Amino acid sequence: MASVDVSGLTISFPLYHGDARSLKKTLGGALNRRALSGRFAQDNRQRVMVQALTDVSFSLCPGERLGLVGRNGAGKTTLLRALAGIYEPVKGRVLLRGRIGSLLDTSLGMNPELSGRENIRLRCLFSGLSEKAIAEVEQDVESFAGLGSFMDLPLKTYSSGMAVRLAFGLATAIMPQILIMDEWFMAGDASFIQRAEQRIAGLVEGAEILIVSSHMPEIISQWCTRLIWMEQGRVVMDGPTEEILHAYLSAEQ
Ligand SMILES: Nc1ncnc2c1ncn2[C@@H]1O[C@H](COP(=O)(O)OP(=O)(O)OP(=O)(O)O)[C@@H](O)[C@H]1O
Repeated sequence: MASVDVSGLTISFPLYHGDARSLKKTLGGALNRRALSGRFAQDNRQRVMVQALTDVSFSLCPGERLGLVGRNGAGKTTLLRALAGIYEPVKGRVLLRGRIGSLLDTSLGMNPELSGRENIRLRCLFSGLSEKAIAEVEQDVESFAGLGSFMDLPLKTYSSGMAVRLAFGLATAIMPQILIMDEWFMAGDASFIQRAEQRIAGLVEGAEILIVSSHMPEIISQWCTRLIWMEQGRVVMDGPTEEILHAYLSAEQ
């Protein structure tokens, strides 16, 4: 049974700069004192650090579909990346049980020198699938992505839309138990969105847990049963979709 358990998660990034003191001065000039003391700090190596997430905690059970909302820079992408295992916590703990599928970055886990077909095979082998299952996934992704002869050309020759179609098709072909997704995977031309939505609908029913970050209220309302509203790397509110969405949109006005 899949589960997600995040406890006291804190992540910060060093802001590399030739002269940390002048960067601090610049930041000090650009931001008010409260923002500076809240989000930026200097570590013991004199590096200026940006606190991307501070003390974030929540748990998810099977059937939960969590949406993350918040203004630009609130920490949504950092949280998704920490859940996908891309970022290590500075403090706290991230524990995921179940097969994870992440739609965060089209190039994640893909080799640009290999063709679409080879990338599919590689991912399937990595996931431990049998030859029969690999052939099924290959056929499924090929028909979903509709790349024609580009399936056999290196990924580096793909347009960004083609790369999204392949990454989306592949990530949704091997049914994950926990699906982690950035909203921009739902962007694209109208026919792609329609087909992507159908595929996600099947996946969301099959996947036990969905976590999606979005600025689009319609996606949030459609897909999520629960929302976390984040600001400045912290959880502001956590609860049922309609209640949190209403509070968030009212605060935005
Ligand atoms: N690799 C990085 N290096 C330095 N700072 C980073 C890095 N990634 C994120 N940050 C900082 O962490 C904070 C949170 O960023 P994050 O991208 O998680 O926000 P977000 O809510 O996803 O924003 P958006 O809605 O604009 O995508 C921001 O202040 C950002 O500048």
